[in-house]
Amino acid sequence: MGKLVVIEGLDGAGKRTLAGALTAELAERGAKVATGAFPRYEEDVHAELVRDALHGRLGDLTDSVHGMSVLYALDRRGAADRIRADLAQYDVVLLDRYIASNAAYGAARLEQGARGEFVEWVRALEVDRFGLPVPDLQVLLRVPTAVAADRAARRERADAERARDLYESDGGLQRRCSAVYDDLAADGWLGPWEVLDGSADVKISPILDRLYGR
Ligand SMILES: Nc1ncnc2c1ncn2[C@@H]1O[C@H](COP(=O)(O)OP(=O)(O)OP(=O)(O)O)[C@@H](O)[C@H]1O
Ligand SMILES: Cc1cn([C@H]2C[C@H](O)[C@@H](COP(=O)(O)O)O2)c(=O)[nH]c1=O
Repeated sequence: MGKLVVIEGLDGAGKRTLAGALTAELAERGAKVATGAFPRYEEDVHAELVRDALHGRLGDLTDSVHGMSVLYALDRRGAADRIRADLAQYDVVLLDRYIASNAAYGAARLEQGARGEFVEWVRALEVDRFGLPVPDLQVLLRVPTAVAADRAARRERADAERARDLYESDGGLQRRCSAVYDDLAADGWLGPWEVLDGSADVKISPILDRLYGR
């Protein structure tokens, strides 16, 4: 049975970059790795709706924190069988964002903390009700919010397809979200977390140590 490893963090933290580096390192060591990212914008209708909503094309839908979170969760529910099949076939299934994104962003939008009602609502919906696999390791790629915002802005300038969305443009939301992530990791929400400093070159050895038990 493979290990489910998920990368979490703010918009622009460098999650996709880290996923690429980790995949290459694991492959170098002979591990079979399956990768994915949520939301699955190109694969799932709920994720497509999320994108439309985040770019202001679905009226007041984004006003509902629970409504948005249900869309993200339904996207994941549609991927659950595939994740389970990949876990049976690969050594590592590496995902860029997973259930904790829903918990952190939703709680931050509602100005709640990691121990608040919303985080538990997400766990009950996605784990108990939808039966999503629980991660073996959640990696929090931690960067100061100013660094994440700067990276997201630079990427926007470089790629016209990557205009910042509603959440990415909200500095207050990103700051609160960062605090919720810190507390989810400190509490070991849903299982073990590894917190990495993403502000400079990211050292992936702590993840390898966790996976290979050193
Ligand atoms: N450690 C790093 N140091 C400097 N720049 C970085 C680092 N990691 C990523 N970047 C740059 O920051 C930008 C955002 O990186 P990336 O796309 O990996 O972030 P992300 O967390 O996946 O973003 P999002 O969640 O918004 O999709 C990219 O331009 C990338 O090249
Ligand atoms: C998976 C997921 C994501 N979010 C938030 C986090 C981001 O601000 C946006 C879109 O994600 P992307 O990585 O920038 O494409 O959505 C969320 O609130 N809940 C989730 O489950």
